[in-house]
Amino acid sequence: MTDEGGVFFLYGYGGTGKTYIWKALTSALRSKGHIVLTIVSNEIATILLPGGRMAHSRTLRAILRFQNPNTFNLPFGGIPIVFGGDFRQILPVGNLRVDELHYVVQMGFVQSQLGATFPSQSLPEENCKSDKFSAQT
Ligand SMILES: Nc1ncnc2c1ncn2[C@@H]1O[C@H](COP(=O)(O)OP(=O)(O)OP(=O)(O)O)[C@@H](O)[C@H]1O
Repeated sequence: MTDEGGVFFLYGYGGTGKTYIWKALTSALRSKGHIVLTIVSNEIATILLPGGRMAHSRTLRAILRFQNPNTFNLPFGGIPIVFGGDFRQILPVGNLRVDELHYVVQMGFVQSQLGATFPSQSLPEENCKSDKFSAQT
C-alpha cells in the first residue's frame, strides 16, 4: 500500500485468509503510528480483529465528517478504506437463498458506481481447501 490512500475491496470464501490479511495490515500500519479503525458488521466479528468495533452511526459519522481540502473529491474524503468480507456469510434476509443474496449484494456494491472506482481483490478458493496454511500456523 502506498501513502496515497484509496479504497480497496478484499473478498473471498470462508477460510481463504481475509482476516489474516486484515490483521497483518492493521499491525503493520499501527506499528508505523497510523490510526486504524477496524469496523465489523456483527458482534462476533469484533473478537476476530484487534480493537474490532461494531459499525454504528457514531463511527460512520466520524469517518464521513473527515475533511481535507486536498482530497475533497476523492471517495470518503481520501481516507484509505479496505472493505471486505464474504457475501455468502451474510445472514438470511426474507426468502432469499444464500446464493441469491450473495448475487444481490455483490451487484449492488461491487458493481456499483462507487465499487467500480476501486480495486477489488478476490482470494482464491483453493486457499481454504488446501492445507498449505496449516503447516505454517
Ligand atoms: N498467508 C497466510 N499464511 C499463513 N496462514 C494463513 C495465511 N492466510 C490465512 N492463514 C490461516 O488460514 C486460516 C484461515 O484464515 P482466515 O481466518 O484469515 O480466513 P477468512 O477468509 O477470514 O475466513 P472466514 O471468512 O471464515 O472468517 C487461519 O488459521 C489463518 O491463520
